[in-house]
Amino acid sequence: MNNPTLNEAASAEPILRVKNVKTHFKSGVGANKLVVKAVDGVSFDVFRGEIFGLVGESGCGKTTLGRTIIRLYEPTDGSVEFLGQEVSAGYESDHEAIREAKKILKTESDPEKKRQASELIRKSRKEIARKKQLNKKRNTEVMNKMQMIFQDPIASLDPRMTVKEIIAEGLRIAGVKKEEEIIRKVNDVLETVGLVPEHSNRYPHEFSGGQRQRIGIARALIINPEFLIADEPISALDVSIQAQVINLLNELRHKLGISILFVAHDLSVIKYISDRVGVMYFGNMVELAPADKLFANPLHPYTRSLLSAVPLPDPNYERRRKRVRYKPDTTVDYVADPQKFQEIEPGHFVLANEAEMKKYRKILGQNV
Ligand SMILES: Nc1ncnc2c1ncn2[C@@H]1O[C@H](COP(=O)(O)OP(=O)(O)OP(=O)(O)O)[C@@H](O)[C@H]1O
Repeated sequence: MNNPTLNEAASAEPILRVKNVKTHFKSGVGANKLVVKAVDGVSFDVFRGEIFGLVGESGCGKTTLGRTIIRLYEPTDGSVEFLGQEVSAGYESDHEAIREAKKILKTESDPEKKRQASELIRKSRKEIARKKQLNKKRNTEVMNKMQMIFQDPIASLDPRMTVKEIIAEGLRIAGVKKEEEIIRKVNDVLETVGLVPEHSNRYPHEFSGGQRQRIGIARALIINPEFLIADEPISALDVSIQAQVINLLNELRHKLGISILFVAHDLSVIKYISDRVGVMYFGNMVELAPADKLFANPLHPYTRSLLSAVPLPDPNYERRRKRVRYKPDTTVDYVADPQKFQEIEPGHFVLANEAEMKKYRKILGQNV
């Protein structure tokens, strides 16, 4: 992927690489077998110090993708690399390769082709075994550098634990035993998120929603992560305090150099906080660009429809505004001219076939 324009806090070194990740949920058997392709082949990088916004309507697979990245779900296919290491991988395409090779063994008479098919089966089986092994083991040192902030601070904090106990849990799991060290670290992190040491002996119900989210952020920060996944971190909060939490996350990225994958359905928040934005639709990424480019020149019809739904604080504009509903164009022949996720201007990617690329190039004023 090309090096896009990044916020000055960010560097062009990827901290996370998501490579053609698929996460499918299977249920039922035989004729009742159902497969939900929650994430169906998504690729992107997150750079150091960058805030990457992931946006899309409910059900498009944002949460599933975040959970796959942090290893709550195993990918069905593709792989996730974090801090330069492969941390999980799926093997559906290896199974597919084996099935295809077996067909060749059954039908071909050409000995060379048969030899190649046998070799492919051997290699694919080896890959499957390697990936299963990878998914089983957990490199705690690497994975501790990735933490999650949840949508609902009330549901994610144990009501019977004090703030100190909640925040210190990660330290204890990491093997820190000295009480003074724990107290010092908890107090430091409370300060980082805008709370004070006196808060540490209270219980979650004694705090407002915004403060609880700060506690959730402190809990994530205590073991010095380099990457945070913030899944709808403000959508359960009052509008009046949403901005405070957003500003806090932005500050953390500048002060601590942390990268953030910010998942949201609300484009106005994404626009404000993100360096780059990925737009998801039904398990696929349909557009990815630096935030300013995406908002200046949205190309994919789904991105356009999402943008048309962002309210502006201008009543005249609001009255005139037409909301476009996105209906995928059923007249386009994607079999003859298949869609690819391709770069149309530096750092700006769109899911399109060649006919659509021509149209989009015109919109951008490029010579076609
Ligand atoms: N554990 C699961 N088992 C089966 N299907 C699932 C599971 N989790 C999610 N799904 C399905 O996968 C699709 C994507 O869901 P996901 O929660 O990732 O979307 P989302 O964009 O995060 O939506 P929301 O904002 O509502 O959480 C949906 O159709 C959902 O019903």
